[in-house]
Amino acid sequence: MENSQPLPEEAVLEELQRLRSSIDNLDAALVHLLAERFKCTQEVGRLKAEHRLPPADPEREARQIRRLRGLAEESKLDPVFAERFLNFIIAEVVRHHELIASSMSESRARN
Ligand SMILES: C=C(O[C@@H]1C=C(C(=O)O)C=C[C@H]1O)C(=O)O
Repeated sequence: MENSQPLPEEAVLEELQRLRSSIDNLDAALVHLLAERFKCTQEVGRLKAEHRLPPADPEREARQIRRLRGLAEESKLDPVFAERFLNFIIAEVVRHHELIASSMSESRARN
């Protein structure tokens, strides 16, 4: 900021430490949230494979992306970033679902 006095170095470091400690907590929460999401999507993958449903559901993906873009806008988060982030996660989920489906069809073929 142009008109503000420079902070003494110790205070700057304390402020940096305070902010980084919150970032650490938020990053931990993100990892825990992602782990829970992947637990659910693995179950969805098994359910789909058991019932021979396709690994990806593009309509559901489009609805989720629309919904997340809206939530991002309300929260002042860049909706383009939110969409890219969700697409990145969904691609990994679909890859897992394809692996589950192929291992289930191999085990069906063996039995
Ligand atoms: C989890 C699902 O499987 C896939 C992954 C999705 C996701 O990660 O949100 C959404 C749709 C599907 O392509 C699902 O069908 O609900």
